[in-house]
Amino acid sequence: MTKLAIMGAMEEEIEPLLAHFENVNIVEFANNKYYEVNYNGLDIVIAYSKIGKVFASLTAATMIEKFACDTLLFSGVAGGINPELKIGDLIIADKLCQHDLDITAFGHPNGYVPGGKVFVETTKSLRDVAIKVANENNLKVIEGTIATGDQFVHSTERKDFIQTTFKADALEMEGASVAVVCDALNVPFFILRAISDSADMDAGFDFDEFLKSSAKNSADYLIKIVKEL
Ligand SMILES: Nc1ncnc2c(CN3C[C@H](CSc4cnccn4)[C@@H](O)C3)c[nH]c12
Repeated sequence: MTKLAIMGAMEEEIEPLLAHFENVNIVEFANNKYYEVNYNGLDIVIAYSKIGKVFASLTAATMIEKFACDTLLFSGVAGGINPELKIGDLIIADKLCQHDLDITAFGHPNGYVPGGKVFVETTKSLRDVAIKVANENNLKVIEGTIATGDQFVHSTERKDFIQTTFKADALEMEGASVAVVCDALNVPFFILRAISDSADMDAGFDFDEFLKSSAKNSADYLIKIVKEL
């Protein structure tokens, strides 16, 4: 029987998800709250990690190791890099990388450390369900590369580095951590983001203005996918 983890990084990213559920049981653990619900016979645990790769790794590992979730879905917002991605648009990660992981001083490529890999691929069967749901609901969604780093990107210089180095389509601060944890623990996972800004000098303003609506775009699509699982 599947037990689903649904994760975000910010409260604003999971609030539109929690709105769909009743009879929520709250479990406090490791300075965080985990919301347990049952939805259409599916046991689900929902949490927001707090911002950044370390918190996201802790929450993903906790949902798998302590709550015994066997599938993990992430919903949230991202900065757009691919010019095709407008604010509010949806992107499904086919692979993720860490743009701020850098031991190039030792001749390694950006995003690589020994024993790791630059890109971690998401689970194709989950992406296939998502694409089917998008087609059935006439939703425009792209599949692409998402770059993760512990910084809010708000300059074309950093954005261009990430695009040039990783050919990334979008960027955020948690996805690649979730990917490394799920890949290591052999748990199918899916990363969905809606664009809130363009990671340029206007990113801070756009983010504040579009966080809520973009988080809802992502959450509404994710709920449709959950119904197909
Ligand atoms: N341009 C960008 N760069 C890096 N990441 C992002 C994201 C995705 N999320 C949103 C949030 C920004 S930091 C934060 C801190 N305090 C308040 C709000 N956001 C962090 O969880 C990563 C959207 N746009 C991004």
